[in-house]
Amino acid sequence: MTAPAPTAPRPWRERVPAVLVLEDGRTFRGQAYGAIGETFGEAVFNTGMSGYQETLTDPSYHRQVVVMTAPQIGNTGVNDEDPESKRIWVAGYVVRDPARVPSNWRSQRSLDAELTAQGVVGISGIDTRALTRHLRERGAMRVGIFSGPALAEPAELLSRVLQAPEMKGADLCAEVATTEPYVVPAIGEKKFTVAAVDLGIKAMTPHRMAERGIEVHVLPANATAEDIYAVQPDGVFFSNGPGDPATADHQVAVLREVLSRRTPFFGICFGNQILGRALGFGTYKLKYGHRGINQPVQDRTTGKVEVTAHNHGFAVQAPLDQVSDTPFGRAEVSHVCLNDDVVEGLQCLDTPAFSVQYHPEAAAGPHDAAYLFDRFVELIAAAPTRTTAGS
Ligand SMILES: NC(=O)CC[C@H](N)C(=O)O
Repeated sequence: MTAPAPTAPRPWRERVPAVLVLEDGRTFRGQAYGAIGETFGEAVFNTGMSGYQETLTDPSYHRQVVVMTAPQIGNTGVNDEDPESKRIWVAGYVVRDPARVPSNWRSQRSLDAELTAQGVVGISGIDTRALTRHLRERGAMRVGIFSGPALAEPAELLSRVLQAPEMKGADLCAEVATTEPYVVPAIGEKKFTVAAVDLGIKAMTPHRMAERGIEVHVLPANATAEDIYAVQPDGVFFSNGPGDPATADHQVAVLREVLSRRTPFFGICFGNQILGRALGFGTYKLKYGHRGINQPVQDRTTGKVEVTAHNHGFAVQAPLDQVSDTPFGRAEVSHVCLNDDVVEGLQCLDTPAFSVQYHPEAAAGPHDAAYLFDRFVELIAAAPTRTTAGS
């Protein structure tokens, strides 16, 4: 047997100058990474040291330019198994030191080639630590990346960044969600049916439910209560998603109907913010958000601390140390971020509903919070409204 020929290293791409311009005028110069051209979005940083494929394909990053704090990105290349949706959603990508030659047994192509093929404009070779510190001090803000023919005088580039839309007030779910319902079958014996409203759902979320015997009916973001009850669900789920939860009036109204019918409910991230609003709490924009896979959260119902995956720029405003009276009975903050006391979960005490602001589906990220899917199953199993027969 002859050994396979070693793959020739890809020659490093030609250096094309690129510039990143923040809305407050701070500018970073580097090289084009991925597609050449221009892009605009909200500059946010992600502290995950792994999982860049999952980050890029998370629909919640729609219209955001993601700065990776880990200095080396792309080392393990790109495969067709890890994406969380059908495409890359980030509006732009900012890295310090991209891999020249990816190396991993699962790698099918380079990240640079994938970004280029999907038309995602990025920039490399900039001081991502300085940029992150700037965003941490000044807050998330609008940004533009320009390369090739898009390069122009700094004042001209800045004025174009200032014309880009802000994230506050952005209504984006319908731009990323499925337009047609589809079903993710239960793995093994089917025990329950769940209607999952897709506000920007990640593929791992219905998978985590399917693993527990749930048949998941994924519905478009504009699904009505009638659409939800047409699938005769034992439980209802609202997913993660991009944009400002203050714009999600339709989903809040639908969820109020679900809560009043006492159907078991679980929400993740955007879904947590919608539960918050349905209960009468407000939402607000965080200064720079939580994005990464090592955020410490305490489950106040057990006292346990879990290390968790986050991607949120908004949060629910609810009192931490008292039970609140809501139109759906009493509710309390069940989870809190230990870095900054931000509300990370809500638990209704008189209605079968709960939610978390972070990502128990853990794609990417630690699996500490997987128990939340088990809690959902327990809530469904205990509900008198259950429609699916079985165990
Ligand atoms: N991942 C999410 O669902 C994010 C929710 C919302 N868009 C936020 O930024 O807070």
